Amino acid sequence: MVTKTLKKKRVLKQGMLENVMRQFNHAADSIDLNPNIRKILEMTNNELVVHFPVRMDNGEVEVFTGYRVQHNNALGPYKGGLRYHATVDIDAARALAMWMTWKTSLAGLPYGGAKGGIQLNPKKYSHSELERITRRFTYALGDNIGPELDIPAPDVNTNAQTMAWILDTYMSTKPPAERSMNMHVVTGKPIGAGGSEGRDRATGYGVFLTIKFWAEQKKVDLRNRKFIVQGFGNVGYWTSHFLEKEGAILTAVQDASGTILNEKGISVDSLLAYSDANNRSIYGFAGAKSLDSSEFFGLDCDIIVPAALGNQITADNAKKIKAYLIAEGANGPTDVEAEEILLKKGIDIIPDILCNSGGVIGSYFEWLQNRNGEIWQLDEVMAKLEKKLKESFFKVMETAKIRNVDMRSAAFIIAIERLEEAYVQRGIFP
Ligand SMILES: NC(=O)C1=CN([C@@H]2O[C@H](COP(=O)(O)OP(=O)(O)OC[C@H]3O[C@@H](n4cnc5c(N)ncnc54)[C@H](O)[C@@H]3O)[C@@H](O)[C@H]2O)C=CC1
Ligand SMILES: O=C(O)CCC(=O)C(=O)O
Repeated sequence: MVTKTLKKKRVLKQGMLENVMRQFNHAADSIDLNPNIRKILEMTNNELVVHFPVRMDNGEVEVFTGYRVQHNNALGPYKGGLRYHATVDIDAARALAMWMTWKTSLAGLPYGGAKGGIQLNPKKYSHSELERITRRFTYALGDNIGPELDIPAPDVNTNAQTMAWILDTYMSTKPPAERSMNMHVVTGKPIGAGGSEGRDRATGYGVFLTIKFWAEQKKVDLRNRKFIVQGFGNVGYWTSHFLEKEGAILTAVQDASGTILNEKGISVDSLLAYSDANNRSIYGFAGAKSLDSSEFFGLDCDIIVPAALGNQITADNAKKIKAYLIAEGANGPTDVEAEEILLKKGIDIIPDILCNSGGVIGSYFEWLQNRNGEIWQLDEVMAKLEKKLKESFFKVMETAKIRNVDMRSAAFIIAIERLEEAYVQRGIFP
């Protein structure tokens, strides 16, 4: 009963759009952003809502609602993931699309921002139902996506398989001679279907790298530091993998199925094997004890990696946090009130648009390879990713120092100023 109430409360608290707008307005005020450009950036360019029918395994038809919001393309084609989750709605897609615009701009990529998905609980559907849902969604999106227009990628509850279905369906709508030119309509594909080495781990590796750069700056040795992770999917797993390799100790994990703790350490690969064998759930893992979910963020640890949904760190639990670093693997995990509390407590936050930008940087590399007919080796991809992320990280640190602001404000300022410059140089709003 208690767990049910907590879960319901969490879903109701999702207000990511308000969060991202407040973050944007705060940064825009601080740089006195050109009011015309501000008007453009606070709106989304295009919003598509589609309702489409799919036949279920039992013969009945279900109608699904899908979204694709294209926030801004001043710097290049729209780019961003597709999420399959019960909390996906137009406001969530708007918020996540905006974060993508800031993220790609900060990373110096030739992209804009978009996001979308389908409102559903994927655990309720079979593999073949999910394939049919994805294919029908792709038809419904039609030419609103495209390799030079809007390029989706994986997000919560979507993966390389989902991207392969989208690619295959999208290609089937094109004349045979054009099909191979459309390989880069999605990124995060399986390697055999045009994906890139390293895209699977790119986001988690990026999260790890930003923690490592931060630790080097602060002269913190990551060995034997305790970290806890919310979400043990693509981002949570790979971040844990690289932190463990560096000598840090994973002591607690929370996912949609429950919360587990072992102060002596949880083996990342044993937990992955358990989760893979249990429908992607960590609940019941023998190497740790089960804990009430409300205790998670207050656990004794050095680093917290939220790598699940938005608005998870709120004014309620921020006060209890003992860690000195929060590395935002997820998009929008910390709300504005919580951030104020954390900063006052002297806790550093590596903001999402920097911390998890390794994913879209990896996607950019995949897109480039497809576009140019190239195939890069894993070490080449990882080295390029590190170089790009290092540039962003130190630019954020430098801006934070010069302007005497926190890392999120600095990251937003860099991202918004790049967009402002593009509009001004094009002569639209001098
Ligand atoms: N996959 C990618 O390349 C990127 C993902 N992100 C962000 O990282 C976050 C995680 O994404 P993925 O790892 O790709 O998704 P995923 O679907 O692979 O994993 C999601 C994880 O979150 C857990 N989760 C769901 N609801 C939860 C709840 N209420 N409490 C605790 N845990 C919960 C799930 O059980 C699962 O372990 C999202 O915010 C996503 O937008 C950001 C950049 C890129
Ligand atoms: O890889 C991409 O294109 C975008 C990934 C994504 O959705 C994100 O960074 O939030």
